[in-house]
Amino acid sequence: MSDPARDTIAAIATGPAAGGVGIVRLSGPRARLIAQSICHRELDARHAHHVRFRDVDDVVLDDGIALYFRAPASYTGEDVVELQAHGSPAVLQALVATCVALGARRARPGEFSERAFLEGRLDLAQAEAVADLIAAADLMAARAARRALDGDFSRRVDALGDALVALRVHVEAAIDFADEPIDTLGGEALRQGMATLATNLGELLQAAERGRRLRDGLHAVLVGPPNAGKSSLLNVLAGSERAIVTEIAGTTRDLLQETIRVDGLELTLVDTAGLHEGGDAIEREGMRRAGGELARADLALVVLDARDPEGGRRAVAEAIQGVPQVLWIHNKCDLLPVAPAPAAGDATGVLHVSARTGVGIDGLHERLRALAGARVGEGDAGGAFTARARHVEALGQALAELDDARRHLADEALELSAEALRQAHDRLGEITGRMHPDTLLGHIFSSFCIGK
Ligand SMILES: Nc1nc2c(c(=O)[nH]1)N(C=O)[C@@H](CNc1ccc(C(=O)N[C@@H](CCC(=O)O)C(=O)O)cc1)CN2
Ligand SMILES: Nc1nc2c(ncn2[C@@H]2O[C@H](COP(=O)(O)OP(=O)(O)OP(=O)(O)O)[C@@H](O)[C@H]2O)c(=O)[nH]1
Ligand SMILES: [Mg+2]
Repeated sequence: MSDPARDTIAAIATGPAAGGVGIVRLSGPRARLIAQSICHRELDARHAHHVRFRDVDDVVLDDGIALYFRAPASYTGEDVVELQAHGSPAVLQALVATCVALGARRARPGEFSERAFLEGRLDLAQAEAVADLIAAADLMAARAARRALDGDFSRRVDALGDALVALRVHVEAAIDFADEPIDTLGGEALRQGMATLATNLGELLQAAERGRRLRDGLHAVLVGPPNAGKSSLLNVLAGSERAIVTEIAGTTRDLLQETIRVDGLELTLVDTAGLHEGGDAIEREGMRRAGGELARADLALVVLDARDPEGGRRAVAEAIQGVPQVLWIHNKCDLLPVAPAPAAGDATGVLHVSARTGVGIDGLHERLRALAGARVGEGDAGGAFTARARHVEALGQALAELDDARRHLADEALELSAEALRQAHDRLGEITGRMHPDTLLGHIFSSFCIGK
């Protein structure tokens, strides 16, 4: 499968900062020869050789470990050599320059994984999962990317593809006997098969949608009436004076985003303009943006003034409809004549806090920690995998095509039904790359980091 005319690529595979060890990786038909001239010895497959790395003038750049992976038993499926040197950026760059002087080409971002895909070592969704694993913001996202990399997502897509093939074969066969009524040609079984497939496709679409949210980390939006202390809470949670806070209602107009970590889990917090009736043009635009942000939120943190929670509650009720999770927070509890039990969260699930004194903030952290963990079914119960907007879109289109196919079948328009099934199949194929326009590939791999 490997193309002997393909060029050999080289790149630093480890991070850009100095580190204990750094790796330069070569992949392609000339990888071994190039590495052997750097190491001044033959490299045996699956052996760790301790050698000196030399540049083209025989000057010693470093000593390190050389590893040769003989095709196809390597990450890319091609001949691969790793030169594991000390993690000095200067040394690693000189090593890559030496590889280039000896006939290698600098790899583009994602090109190693692209080759792994082209060699059939990974499908497209798995290759994307490699990038998602590397970019994972927290351990939850990393676990889910790991599942996608292991093929949990791809296998489900393939299973639906197989079911589609069976349906296509059935419809195509029925077309050849178009004189007969569909019911003598197993029409009922076809209807049933398409209905089952639609259910399964819908379930996978939902799982992929969860996977897409997961990849981006938990997205939480601070909402509430003006002056309740949303920006103050953002500052407390972020641990810095990110947002402007004043006693004037309507201080915040634009969206303000801050990424925080709670016990290693990443959380995006968005501060928004206070919601209320009326307001000037700027405030109204701010409220409109708040609404847009809520539409894609995983979690609404509703901030109310503890002295008058009811008024604020009404103002936000409509805006938070459709947000999957809501956390109610009564702020400024330091101004209440009788302090509520701190931190615990009362029976209705309301948290009493004070952004000013810090009362209840530990409890808020705890709740955020629990919610961030729950999004992926902490403890692995969920079996969640990461997915991308591209996958969600393709599954949605496949489902729409399948709906068309079912309608055409009901009308006994078999040719049209067959065509819709074919379209649905193509959409599924795009996910794993079994059917791919080349432009799609370029787009996907160029978003990787170099050396991957
Ligand atoms: N040093 C090093 N560590 C690494 C990688 C790497 O490329 N190099 N990886 C890069 O992503 C990840 C591990 N992924 C890998 C996947 C496959 C093969 C591989 O060579 N597979 C062959 C050979 C197996 C064998 O000989 O036992 C195969 O499966 O046929 C290597 C690494 C993480 N750690
Ligand atoms: N006493 C007390 N005052 C607070 C507390 N939190 C915020 N404040 C004060 O309340 C006022 C409004 O706070 P902000 O954080 O700007 O409120 P906001 O909800 O962002 O307001 P808008 O951006 O106008 O919607 C400021 O004067 C804060 O200092 C608190 O817990 N206790
Ligand atoms: Mg504000």
